[in-house]
Amino acid sequence: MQNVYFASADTISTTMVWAMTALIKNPKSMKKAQEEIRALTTLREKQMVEEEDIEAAGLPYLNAVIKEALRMYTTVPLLLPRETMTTCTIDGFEIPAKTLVYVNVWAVGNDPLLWENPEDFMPERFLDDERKLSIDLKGHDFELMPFGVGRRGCPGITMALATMQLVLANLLYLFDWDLPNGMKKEDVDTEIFPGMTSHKKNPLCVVARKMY
Ligand code: HEM
Repeated sequence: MQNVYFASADTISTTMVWAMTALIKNPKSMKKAQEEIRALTTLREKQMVEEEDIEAAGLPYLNAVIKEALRMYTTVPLLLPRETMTTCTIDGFEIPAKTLVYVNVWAVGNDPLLWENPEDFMPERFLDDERKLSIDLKGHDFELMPFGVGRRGCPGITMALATMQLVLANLLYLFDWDLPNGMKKEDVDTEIFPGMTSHKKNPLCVVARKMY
């Protein structure tokens, strides 16, 4: 039970810190995500965004923000180790049977052969490109596997995505976000504290201004 708790709370909160970091560093994306949510007609008379609002609207831009944050910062950069059952050849490399294999999903998600300008935060890449539009994070598309693949893939994906949508939607709906003490967006670092989960090394300090 404790393992499931850590697998969920740590990964979800870390991904949300990366998403907010990316949005603070990319004010145009922040504005677009806020406009999408604030335009929801179902929110009139309401204090907060609820799951049913997200379900009705779909919020494609917010979903693209979450995908792009998971691609760029890849909360769990290495999948659980696998062991090869038989000898196999990948890209000309022979891998003997019973070898422990680690898949680096961060490297795949940031590979310039697969992604145009992978170092840029561009949620639009999931909306404008026909091929990338269909990427669903469930492990069917090998260029983006933040939740892993196959029978050992993350069992918490549905809860993770629903939680992140709801929390981020509320943060973006209810508040405008600034940097403190004249800090510039370029000064916000993206240093990683390495581990099974890639945490942001230095805390993200932002100033919230309540909108409603
Ligand atoms: C943004 C949030 C999350 C991310 C990025 C994430 C990512 C991952 C990844 C990459 C794996 C390894 C998959 C593989 O090797 O193929 C994994 C496994 C796992 N995740 Fe998640 N996860 C998240 C949220 C959650 C949540 C919310 C739960 C539970 C409620 C959860 C429970 C687990 C468990 C129990 C495993 C181990 C599965 C096994 O050993 O077969 N995760 N997760």
